[in-house]
Amino acid sequence: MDTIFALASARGKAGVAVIRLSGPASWDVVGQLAGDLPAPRRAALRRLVWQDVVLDEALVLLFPEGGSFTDEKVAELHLHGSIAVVAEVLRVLSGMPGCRMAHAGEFTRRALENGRIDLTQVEGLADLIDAETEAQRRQSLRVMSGAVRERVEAWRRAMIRSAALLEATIDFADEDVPVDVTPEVRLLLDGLLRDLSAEVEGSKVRERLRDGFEVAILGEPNAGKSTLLNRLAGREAAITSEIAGTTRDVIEVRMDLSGLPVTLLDTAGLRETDDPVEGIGIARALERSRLADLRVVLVGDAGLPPGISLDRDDIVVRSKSDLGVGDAVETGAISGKTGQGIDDLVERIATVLGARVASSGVVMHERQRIALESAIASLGLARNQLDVIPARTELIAEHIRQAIRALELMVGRIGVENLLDEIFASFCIGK
Ligand SMILES: Nc1nc2c(c(=O)[nH]1)N(C=O)[C@@H](CNc1ccc(C(=O)N[C@@H](CCC(=O)O)C(=O)O)cc1)CN2
Ligand SMILES: Nc1nc2c(ncn2[C@@H]2O[C@H](COP(=O)(O)OP(=O)(O)OP(=O)(O)O)[C@@H](O)[C@H]2O)c(=O)[nH]1
Ligand SMILES: [Mg+2]
Repeated sequence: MDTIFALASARGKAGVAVIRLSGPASWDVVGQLAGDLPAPRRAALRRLVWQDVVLDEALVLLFPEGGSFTDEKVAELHLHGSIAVVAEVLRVLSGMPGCRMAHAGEFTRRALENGRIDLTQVEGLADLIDAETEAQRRQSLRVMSGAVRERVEAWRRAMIRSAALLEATIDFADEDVPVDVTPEVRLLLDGLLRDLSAEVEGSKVRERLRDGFEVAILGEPNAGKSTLLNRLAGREAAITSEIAGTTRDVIEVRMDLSGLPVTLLDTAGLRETDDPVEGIGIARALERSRLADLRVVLVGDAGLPPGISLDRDDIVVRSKSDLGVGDAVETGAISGKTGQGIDDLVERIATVLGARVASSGVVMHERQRIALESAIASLGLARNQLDVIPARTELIAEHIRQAIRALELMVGRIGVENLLDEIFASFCIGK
């Protein structure tokens, strides 16, 4: 087994840089630079010297085999975060026998192959590293810590029990087993179908936590859509002007909205038009807002813009509240110009979207959801067969085994190799 090493912290100038080594030679190699090694899990300051040249004054930290992130012997060098120090230490390590630079995701791959984490945790870890908002951090941390793994393990146990109950009756078919196992199997399958379906249902929304929710701003020309977008984005992302029909293309701004990842869409003002270019813009506005997760519809005195019929979750707000219409400020009215009502609007958007994510579910990956759907399909077939008389026990058990295989694929117990390259391609080196 090669000993691998890589810069674990971000590239470039920094306070501290961490180089991590994993594999059988990792401690020896560090010993050659540091001289006397500290006790495992005890950071110690050492002068790193190679061929009589001091490389750096660094902290050395060792993890024993069986008690590290990868499960292998691990050594870490916490160096001064200098580009030159890191480059020189990496160069020296490359010359050490049995040592080579790690590939992207290779530390995590070893953790997976050594059974410290499963495939869902690998995906959770990748999501955690990619997390930019609070909701993403929370959700991916749960997955990384094994929330999906634990659930899948419980489901798998229930499936194995169902299959085992049925198989017992197959084995003893000619002995006329006195107990009828179908009631218990029926109960187990119904519970599983309910739980797995609930998980799939919630996962579609949670997948949005990864790519972001799309929120489209709609309204008539000059309603103040682009001004609102700029206000929410905190920068002049879109051109605004008093000319009706300024915005033509859909303008996308990605932002952190109360902890949720949101892509705001500014769109062309909706109206009847003879201008073909404006017409294309309006068609795009309608198309993108149809696919969006949520619509914020700006209205003026004239009411709803043409071509819009309201949906349950639409957020309708009067714009340009600073201009006043005589009476006191309407609740929910906003002004992109003065900022009035903007915090409330953000709150409303976050509440609507947050409510969709809030469920006890954990799955947030398309790959995991597809595995669950496949397990549900197999369980459904098993469940239907259970009501057929005479019961075709072997067929039912086979459907259940199929569902078990789907779960095993999901957590990477089987069929993992072809998936790994794809998954680790998105990892950084050193992770
Ligand atoms: N310096 C440093 N910080 C880091 C990491 C790292 O590799 N190095 N991690 C890398 O991702 C994360 C922590 N992940 C880790 C996971 C397990 C073990 C570990 O040694 N586990 C042992 C002992 C647990 C214990 O102390 O009780 C074990 O589980 O047996 C270490 C780090 C985040 N911070
Ligand atoms: N007083 C006031 N003026 C506003 C407000 N929001 C926008 N405006 C003005 O209204 C005009 C139109 O604003 P835009 O944000 O470009 O409107 P839009 O909805 O994007 O318009 P189109 O892109 O043409 O569809 C500009 O002159 C803005 O300065 C507001 O809240 N209060
Ligand atoms: Mg505009």
